[in-house]
Amino acid sequence: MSSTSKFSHLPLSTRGPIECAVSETVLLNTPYFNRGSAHTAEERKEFNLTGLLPHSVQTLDQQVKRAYQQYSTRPDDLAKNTFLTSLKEQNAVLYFRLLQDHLSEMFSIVYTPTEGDAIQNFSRLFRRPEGCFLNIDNIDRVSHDLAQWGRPEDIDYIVVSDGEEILGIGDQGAGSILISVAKLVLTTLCAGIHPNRTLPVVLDCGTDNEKLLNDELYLGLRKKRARGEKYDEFVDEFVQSARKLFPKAYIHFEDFGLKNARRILDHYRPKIPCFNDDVQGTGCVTLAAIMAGLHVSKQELKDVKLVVFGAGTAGVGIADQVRDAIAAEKGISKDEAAKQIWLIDKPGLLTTSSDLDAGQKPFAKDPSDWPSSSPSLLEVIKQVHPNVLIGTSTVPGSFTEEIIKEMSSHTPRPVILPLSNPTRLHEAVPKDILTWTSGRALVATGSPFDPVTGPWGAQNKDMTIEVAECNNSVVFPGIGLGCVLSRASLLTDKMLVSAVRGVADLSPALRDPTAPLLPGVGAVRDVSVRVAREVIRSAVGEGVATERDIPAGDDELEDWIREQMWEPVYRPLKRVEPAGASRQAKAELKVVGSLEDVKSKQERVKLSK
Ligand SMILES: NC(=O)C1=CN([C@@H]2O[C@H](COP(=O)(O)OP(=O)(O)OC[C@H]3O[C@@H](n4cnc5c(N)ncnc54)[C@H](O)[C@@H]3O)[C@@H](O)[C@H]2O)C=CC1
Ligand SMILES: CC(=O)C(=O)O
Ligand SMILES: [Mg+2]
Repeated sequence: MSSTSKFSHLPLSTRGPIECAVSETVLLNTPYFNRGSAHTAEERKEFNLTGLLPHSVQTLDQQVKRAYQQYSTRPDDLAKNTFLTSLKEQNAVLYFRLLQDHLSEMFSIVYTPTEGDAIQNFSRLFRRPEGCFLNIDNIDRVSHDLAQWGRPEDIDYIVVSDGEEILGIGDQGAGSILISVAKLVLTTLCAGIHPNRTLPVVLDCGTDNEKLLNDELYLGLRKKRARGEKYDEFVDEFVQSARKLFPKAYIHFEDFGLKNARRILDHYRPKIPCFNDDVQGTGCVTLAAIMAGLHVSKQELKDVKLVVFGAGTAGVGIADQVRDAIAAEKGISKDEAAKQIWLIDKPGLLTTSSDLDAGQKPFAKDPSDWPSSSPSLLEVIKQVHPNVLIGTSTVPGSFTEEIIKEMSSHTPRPVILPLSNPTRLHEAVPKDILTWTSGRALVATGSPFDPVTGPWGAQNKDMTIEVAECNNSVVFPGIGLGCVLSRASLLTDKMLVSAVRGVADLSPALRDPTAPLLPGVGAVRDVSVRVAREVIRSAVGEGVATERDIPAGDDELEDWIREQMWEPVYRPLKRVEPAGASRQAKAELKVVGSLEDVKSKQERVKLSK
């Protein structure tokens, strides 16, 4: 990576020397600066590290090799996850470089499904805190506690969870900090969001998880989950404080409960740059997968008949995105387009006589069109003949052989997307779906699966089908990157549509009908650049990009994006005086305390105004 740039003005510098105000053991204990055995002879003298490190100076590649050997000796996935967490606490560059070099192997270890196990075991595995723990009993401390994380220009990207609906594993209380951490790891890995300019947050509102409440080692607030006015006040105090303290930061909401996710999104969306991954990220990536599937099956979006099983946060988010796309394509109203989408939840098909949330209402069907009062998934499939079926129910095995065969008897290439995470909760596994449909189904899943081989080629020859992972991780890092780099004041519907286009254009299935519906893990950075490019273009068009000097041409814009993506390489360390950095931080934040000192030790990335 060259340290010079063709751009005279790069808002976010990710190149050149890093200013470092600490030395000796403090430096070695600061993951962002520590390079361990890779500190050069000059750095060892300059930062007083001689005597603290063994003699030999090694390269990052050698360190990656050693770390990979250590990782490989860990007996199971959770132990591997714990090893990686510990590495992250020691050396951030080495951690991200190890992940980058072994991306397809390690993606599922730092994300779903293994991260789900780490979250469930948070209070048992806990060794060192990471991220910001805010507590509903200390609302008056929210601003103070957030302020410890940096100066106004220090934070670009915040992921916040209230812990109520983590992946498909429900209420995880304070352990949900790890979903915020994991999503931020992906923003760095997939989209080069600067890891030192991110902030994971958990809003600890208590928990309704009895197992946690009865566990003496549980680390969160030991009381029932707060709801109602106090909850809203807490969320608002967080949002207002974050906006005030870090006015450039983009706020990503993750895994909020069904009753709150959409409500909170609808409230803040018109005012601040924010995003709900489960609603919008899932909607975008799933629409891209559907578009790729329809391309292969030679059908059009305007003719889609979509059944969504599990009408919660993700299910309704997907329905919204697909409905809007149908409406735009056909030039019809959203209400009209919603007639092509059927939502099913616990009681069966959602009808106007069901007890519905605001988000579900637009999709409710007339009960008089149905022979039974609450039609089941099978009955709906029999009557509707959908060509797309989505699972966001957390009910494993709910896509039975009978259901899949019924669906595939009415459509030659059914698009079937069991999206519930983690892996054990999938509505059906790809091998079964492909077997029941003789290889005709176009499948993508929420968590990763190995390729499936079966007699589905010409003359029943064995054929291996790679199944795409349809997870919001394909799209949220690029959307975030686009918003951060354009300093978007809002994330509009059109920007989301552009993000879908960015992913859909890169679908391998567009070029090869036997290929996966979505780009794979190996292409993540290219996907993020494309998505960011589309989002930035759209932000400019919508008049919400506040960054000036955004290049006009596609290629130039992509170069501009790439140059601002952080990469795990050792950049030269430049010694600066600790006192100045500390005073400046104190003056700007008016806080004292150990965390502020930690922040002042960290890299100060140049941001022009
Ligand atoms: N692949 C991806 O990118 C994403 C996957 N997900 C997964 O989707 C699943 C749902 O997540 P959320 O929507 O956030 O949760 P949620 O709790 O908001 O929604 C789940 C819905 O399924 C319904 N449900 C439960 N049992 C049912 C049954 N027997 N029949 C019909 N419906 C039933 C619930 O009533 C609820 O409305 C989780 O497993 C989550 O991990 C969520 C977001 C993104
Ligand atoms: C992928 C994701 O966001 C979820 O399962 O909740
Ligand atoms: Mg989620």
